[in-house]
Amino acid sequence: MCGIAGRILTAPGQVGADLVDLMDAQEHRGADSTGFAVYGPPRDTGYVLRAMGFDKSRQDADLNAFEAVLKDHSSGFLSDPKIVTDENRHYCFRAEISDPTDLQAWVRDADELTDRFEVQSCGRSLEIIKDIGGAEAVAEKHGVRDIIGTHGLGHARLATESSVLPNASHPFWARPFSDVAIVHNGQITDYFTWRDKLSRKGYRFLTENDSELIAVWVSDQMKAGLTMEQALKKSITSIDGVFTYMIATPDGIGFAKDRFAMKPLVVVNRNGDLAAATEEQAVRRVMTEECDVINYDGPSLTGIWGVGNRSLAA
Ligand SMILES: NC(=O)CC[C@H](N)C(=O)O
Repeated sequence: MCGIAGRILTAPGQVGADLVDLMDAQEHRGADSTGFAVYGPPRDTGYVLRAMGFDKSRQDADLNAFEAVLKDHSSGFLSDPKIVTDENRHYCFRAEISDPTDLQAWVRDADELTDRFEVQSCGRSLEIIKDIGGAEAVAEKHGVRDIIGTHGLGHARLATESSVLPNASHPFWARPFSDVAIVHNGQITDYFTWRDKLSRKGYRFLTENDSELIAVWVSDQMKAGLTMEQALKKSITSIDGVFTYMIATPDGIGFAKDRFAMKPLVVVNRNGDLAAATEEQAVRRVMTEECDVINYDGPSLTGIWGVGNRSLAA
């Protein structure tokens, strides 16, 4: 199962609230965990971080260690990290940081603290929020309904690979590509082969979740010069398994469906005001007026949707 969703607004607005509605409607597809990737107004400098600490009894010491790594890279918190905790052992925080001298080098060093922390997103505009529980519970805990932005992704997880851990839920950041996120419904059967190949290229995987791989795989292809659409098409013949996935960048959202067409995707696109989901009833939660629904039910399909007048074609 798993339910996925994408939402694009024609102007900045309540994209967080719409993503919560899209995921609340699909909670029955996977109540293990819920996650959101939201693209807010882009910054010219500085990044917004979303991170998780695994042991709140060590919160102060671990945050100090984290800050020290920032300092090593000539960066620092621009304001106090906003920490969210509950009865669970982990805690989450959001922080704005000044530009590290070399983002990739900073991410690599921050990942060395991986037994204590995980950076879940680091972007000029992307924020990934994910946690154990259903859409409304996660949204309320992390204030997702209040997030303003242009577009984003949502995910309700029924784990097939890896444990039901808050950090192993979707969306996944395409570490270390700063503003790229993915949600996936399905299973990648040649996961270990690809993970090994990408690890040998220097990429780091922090979970055992097969979906983490797709984000990095597509980003690596784009780094090598492919357009997003070319990379999406290539993924269909390169990656084995069943999948419908959506990948987002600051410019928009793309999707790919595998050769077996096992995993659904329905979309309403009203001149760029777009909602996509695994189930039609979810799309209709946010598209309440009369509208045509496109059912992408065939095999080997891809598509790209830009935000506003931005293009994903180049
Ligand atoms: N049910 C699914 O689609 C699961 C997606 C992915 N394989 C995971 O375990 O998170």
